Amino acid sequence: MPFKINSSLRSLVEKHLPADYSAGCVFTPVEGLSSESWRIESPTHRYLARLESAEKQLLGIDRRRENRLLRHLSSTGIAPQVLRWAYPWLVVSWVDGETLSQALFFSAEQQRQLAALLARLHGVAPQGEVLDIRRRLGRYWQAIDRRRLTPAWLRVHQRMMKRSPPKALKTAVTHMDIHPENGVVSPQGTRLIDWEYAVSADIALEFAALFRGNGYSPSQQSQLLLDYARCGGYPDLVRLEAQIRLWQPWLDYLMLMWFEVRWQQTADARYTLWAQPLRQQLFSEFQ
Ligand SMILES: Nc1ncnc2c1ncn2[C@@H]1O[C@H](COP(=O)(O)OP(=O)(O)O)[C@@H](O)[C@H]1O
Ligand SMILES: Cc1ncc(C[n+]2csc(CCOP(=O)(O)O)c2C)c(N)n1
Repeated sequence: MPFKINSSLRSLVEKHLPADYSAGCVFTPVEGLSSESWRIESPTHRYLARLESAEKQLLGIDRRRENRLLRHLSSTGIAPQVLRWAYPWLVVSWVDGETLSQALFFSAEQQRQLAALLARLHGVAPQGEVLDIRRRLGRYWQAIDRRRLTPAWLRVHQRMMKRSPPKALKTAVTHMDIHPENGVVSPQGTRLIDWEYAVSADIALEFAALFRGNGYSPSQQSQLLLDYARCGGYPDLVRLEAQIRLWQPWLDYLMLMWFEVRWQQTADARYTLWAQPLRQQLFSEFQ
């Protein structure tokens, strides 16, 4: 059965990528049922078209921001190139290669490459608005299912919203969603894809997310930070590690809220399962 291609995507390619269009393009959805991302293949090129949707906006995703950040990074070679941003579609280059497996991601070689990549990324000056984590949490709060709220949760939320987030150690462009499937081994080295949560933010928040999201052991954390500093990343590891710890509750709460919003959007029980340990931990810290 042929897939139903959004007609706005077809006309975008016809208008803005006419050579590819007339050579004949194949459109394939890359992301299951919702078909929010499409691979476009012409005889000579491959692209990925990413849709801006209300659901994505609620999560803090903004294709206009993604477009600006990717263009800002275009000379670094660590991210896909933007071909076209025409609301609601962002068309980027397809990165050829295999995505990383969990085992490969944690290999010494890939961790060294990731350290070097992060040192390069965090050397890029911030672009656009700096992440306002309380504003993002406030938006997630508006989107969660009211019936799931408890007095303990309300207490945690109010205290978090009254606190000031850590003062940034160093603000730079951050990816904010690094995990094995977002790393592609290309002939030119490992690259990161899926920049939809990328934002100018404190570099320590990036590490808090990377370590927590991927279950880094303390020694894996130290090794990555050591390599990062050696490659020209932030040199004061004592300060950096302390700053990562300061971000921990914010990151945990952000993850909890994101899981809740995703659960609300999808009714997929895995999200509540993943949220449970975070909830327990945060709620006991705020007793
Ligand atoms: N620029 C890219 N180059 C190559 N593959 C990509 C690129 N972007 C995404 N992919 C692949 O397409 C899949 C879907 O991507 P994406 O639209 O970001 O969905 P999701 O956010 O659900 O992972 C990814 O898992 C990845 O394997
Ligand atoms: C600044 C910022 N705002 C929102 C998000 C979205 N987000 C929060 S948790 C999560 C999944 C992590 O789970 P796991 O790593 O366990 O898959 C995602 C995608 C983000 N990454 N950064």
